[in-house]
Amino acid sequence: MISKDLLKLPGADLRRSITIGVLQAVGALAEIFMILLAIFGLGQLFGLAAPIWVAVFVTDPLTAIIWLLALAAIKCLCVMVANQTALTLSGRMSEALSQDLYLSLFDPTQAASAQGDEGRKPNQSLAMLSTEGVKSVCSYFSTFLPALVQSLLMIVVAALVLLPLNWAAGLIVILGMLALPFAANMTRSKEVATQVEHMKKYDHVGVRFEEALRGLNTLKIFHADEREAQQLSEDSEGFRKTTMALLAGQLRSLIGSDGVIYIAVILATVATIFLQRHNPMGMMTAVVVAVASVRLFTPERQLVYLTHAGTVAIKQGKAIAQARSLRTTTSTTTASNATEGSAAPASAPDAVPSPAASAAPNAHLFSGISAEHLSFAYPNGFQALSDLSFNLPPTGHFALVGASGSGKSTLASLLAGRLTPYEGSVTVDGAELASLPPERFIDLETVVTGNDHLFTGTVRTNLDPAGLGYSDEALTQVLLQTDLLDLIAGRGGLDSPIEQAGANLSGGQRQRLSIARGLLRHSPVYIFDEATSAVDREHDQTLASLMDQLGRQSLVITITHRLAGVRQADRIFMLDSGRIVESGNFDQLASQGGLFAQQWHEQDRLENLTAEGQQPSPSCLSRFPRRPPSAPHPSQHQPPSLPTLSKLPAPSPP
Ligand SMILES: Nc1ncnc2c1ncn2[C@@H]1O[C@H](COP(=O)(O)OP(=O)(O)OP(=O)(O)O)[C@@H](O)[C@H]1O
Repeated sequence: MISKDLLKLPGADLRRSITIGVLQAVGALAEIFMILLAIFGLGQLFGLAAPIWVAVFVTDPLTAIIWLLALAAIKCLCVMVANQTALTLSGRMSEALSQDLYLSLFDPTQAASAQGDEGRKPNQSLAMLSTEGVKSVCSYFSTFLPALVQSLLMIVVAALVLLPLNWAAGLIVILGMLALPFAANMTRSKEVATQVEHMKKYDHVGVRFEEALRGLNTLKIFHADEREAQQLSEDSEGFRKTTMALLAGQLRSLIGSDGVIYIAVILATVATIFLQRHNPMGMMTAVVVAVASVRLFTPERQLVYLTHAGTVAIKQGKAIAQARSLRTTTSTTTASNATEGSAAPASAPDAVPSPAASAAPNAHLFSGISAEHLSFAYPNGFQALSDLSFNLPPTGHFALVGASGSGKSTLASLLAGRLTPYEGSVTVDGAELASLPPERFIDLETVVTGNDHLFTGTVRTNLDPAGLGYSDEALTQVLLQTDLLDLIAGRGGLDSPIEQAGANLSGGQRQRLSIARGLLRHSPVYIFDEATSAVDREHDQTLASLMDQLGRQSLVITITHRLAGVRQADRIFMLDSGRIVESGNFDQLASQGGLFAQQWHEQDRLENLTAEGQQPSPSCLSRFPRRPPSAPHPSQHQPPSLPTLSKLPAPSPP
């Protein structure tokens, strides 16, 4: 029941768990003394004798009341300190574990590894662990282990309290306490198997439900929703059955342990009555034995109840430990590959930034990003990037543009350390990208995408999800920069609610809030991957100049389809089929007559049409028609005229 793997997890603090258990045991001891004093004190009122070591505390009613109050105060104090310690322990552990799992989620090698249990994608397994898993591991340390410690200490308490009252009763209760785990665990192996089955089904149903919900539109379009609903209801029925089996198992354990408790309490009471039948204190002692024994068994009974949760916690804790070790191994391997292998040359251990730099990334120290003959192919062999060379200085606004599928997001993901292995070399702040640990990317880069998650909570909790405690002034500043201040002020300010996934905001407002959140990080690099795709034109302009401004102190890389948004960018890279085909500032590219110029003129024309109230749909304005892969590069021949809306063929009927 004590797992070494769990003890090594970040935030795990066995000492605190033991402290909680000890405090609870001291509280229980105080409570049992209260029972003793109350019963014998009451007996004395009716002229019944009390043992000499109890009688001194209940010489008169006032003394008895004072002692009872003192014991109640000790009990309350113990409970309060134990609760506070448990809260601190689970808070710290939850933060440390979540952060650690976040690094695993971020780890490209792990995300690309084989499928998890039950066909789950590795990231889905990690996401489950970071919610359910973290919760249950935290309660293992803050509830289960303390209950275990308290149960063990209660044997000592039983010896201290009951043996002096009646040796036989004390012995029976202690034997009962030792026998209880065996009675509760009689069907243990079967129940562990049920537990494991239950967890698998739980994960499976959860993931399937989530997938179905995300893909509901697609399921409907393909008339697959009914079949999926059928499958979900079958899976849910299976889950319900294992849940019932699990509850039945828990009930069996509790019945087994209750049986032992009843037998022990009855035997102890009867033994006291029998052995002290000639003693004037006999009856009162028997009452005390009965009541105190029930209290002595309480922690152990609670432990039986918690055993199931403890089993789950151990399994999930082991999975978390495994995810961590996988990350440690892969990042070490990647780093050594990058140092030794040809795929990622140029990296030497001393090229990795110093810990001081990691702890306090500073735009002035940051030396930029550069790539030499960088190529990347996805695991299925698709060559998404080919032979890219560029040099991005520590500050400036750079834009990646190009048709859909040209490789912009792939390049952004690669620069954010999410895609490996690559060929050629790419250095971030002087160190080969493949050798950088995930933590370093988090320090250096802020990646904001168009569909970043917003949490159920408030504006403040969304801007500061890690609870770093930014000042109201800092939060207000970023809301102002993203043109959200009036809106948020009108809704009640920083503590106004944000519904699930930002449902009470428009798409553009959600994106602006995500950008505001990113701005708070003050990182040396910002990557905005279609971060403003749903933002209206008016705000798009504000954000474009915000990014230009941000580029004066950081390295800003924006990926966008809307070329008007990068007019002031220091350099624009035009990608086509994974290659940089044009680069320069806006005016240079627009006057070059190449692919960029073509797309700019087309967009400009469509935007003007819309501005004049003519037909083309707004969605069309932000998307380029994609050049067929077989078509030659536009720089090699006269630019073909791109199809306008009126020239596009009408969609054929299904
Ligand atoms: N996981 C993957 N496995 C295989 N191929 C992929 C994968 N992800 C993307 N691709 C392919 O890589 C190419 C580049 O994709 P990428 O997402 O980088 O394009 P993009 O320029 O960002 O497109 P968009 O503007 O539509 O977002 C595309 O042809 C895409 O189909």
